[in-house]
Amino acid sequence: MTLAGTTTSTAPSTSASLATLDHVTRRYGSVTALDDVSLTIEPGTILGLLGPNGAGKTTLISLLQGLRRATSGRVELFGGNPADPRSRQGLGSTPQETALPPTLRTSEVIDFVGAHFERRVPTAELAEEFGLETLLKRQTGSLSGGQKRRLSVALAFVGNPRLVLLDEPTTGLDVDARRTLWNALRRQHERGATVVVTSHYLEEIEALAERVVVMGNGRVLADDSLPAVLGRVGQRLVRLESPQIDRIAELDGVVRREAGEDGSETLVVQDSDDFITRLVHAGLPFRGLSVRGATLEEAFLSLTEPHGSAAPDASAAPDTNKETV
Ligand SMILES: Nc1ncnc2c1ncn2[C@@H]1O[C@H](COP(=O)(O)OP(=O)(O)OP(=O)(O)O)[C@@H](O)[C@H]1O
Repeated sequence: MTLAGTTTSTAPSTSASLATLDHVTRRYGSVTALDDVSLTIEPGTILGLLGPNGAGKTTLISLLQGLRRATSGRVELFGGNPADPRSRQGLGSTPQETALPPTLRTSEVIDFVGAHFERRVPTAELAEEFGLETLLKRQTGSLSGGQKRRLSVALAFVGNPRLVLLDEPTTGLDVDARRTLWNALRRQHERGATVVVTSHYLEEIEALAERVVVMGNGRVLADDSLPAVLGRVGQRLVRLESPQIDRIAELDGVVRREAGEDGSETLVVQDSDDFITRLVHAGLPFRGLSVRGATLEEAFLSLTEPHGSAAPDASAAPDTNKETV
């Protein structure tokens, strides 16, 4: 079966990369959604686009889809302009769930979308790949949210695309449904598919991506291999109070120090277990110690600010993901 990885299109291709953003800025009125973003998408990889709400991920995807234009800079898809339908022949992306015609059967929707492509994947093969076999005769209006999502993602692959863009493909899915979809995407990748997948969740990107682009405030904060990115976001925030905070902040493993408004201090450390062991062995007094993971935004914003000016204020930190020691 060759769901992906083959060239279907008549799209012009002048470069080895499948898509490029070159110093792209996109504004919506006074909001800068993308700020001088440069990115190249090479064939055969799963690229995870990770970032918090409002980071600019959807805007970036919509530029590649030709749905929006850059305010400045250049966007290229298969060597052409994404706004040109010929360039988009080799592109697969998921429709909005609400775009699934509720009275059509699953098989009819797959046939309808597939009919737009020169070398489409047979319906039965696509259904098998994405676990849709038992749903083929059901009207899409009767499918559960997770089943619709699986169908939407499957539709992105129906045309044997050279590049697939998936914007938050598993949001709202339960754990099982999420893993089923991840497995299907991994199989696609093994067959050579190139996929760009956006997510809020590091876990999802960790499960799928080889290359990770972290976005924040419209900028690319990191663009690296998965292990390199995981190393950078693995920071922990240790919050405590101590009359000897200066000495504690000098212990090995402290990346940064931030004063909270309530008199506590937050120390950003790479490995909280090691740090706390050192703290205890040093015999320095402390109280009110708590540890939480840095959010991705905190970890990356702080890393891009050499003096820690973008450091998180621990007193305003959410209680989620918090361990009190
Ligand atoms: N049509 C629009 N009009 C005005 N502002 C917009 C529009 N679309 C996006 N924005 C703004 O651009 C910024 C980037 O939005 P975008 O949807 O690209 O981010 P995102 O990373 O996909 O966020 P999310 O994870 O919440 O989907 C946000 O500040 C958003 O409010």
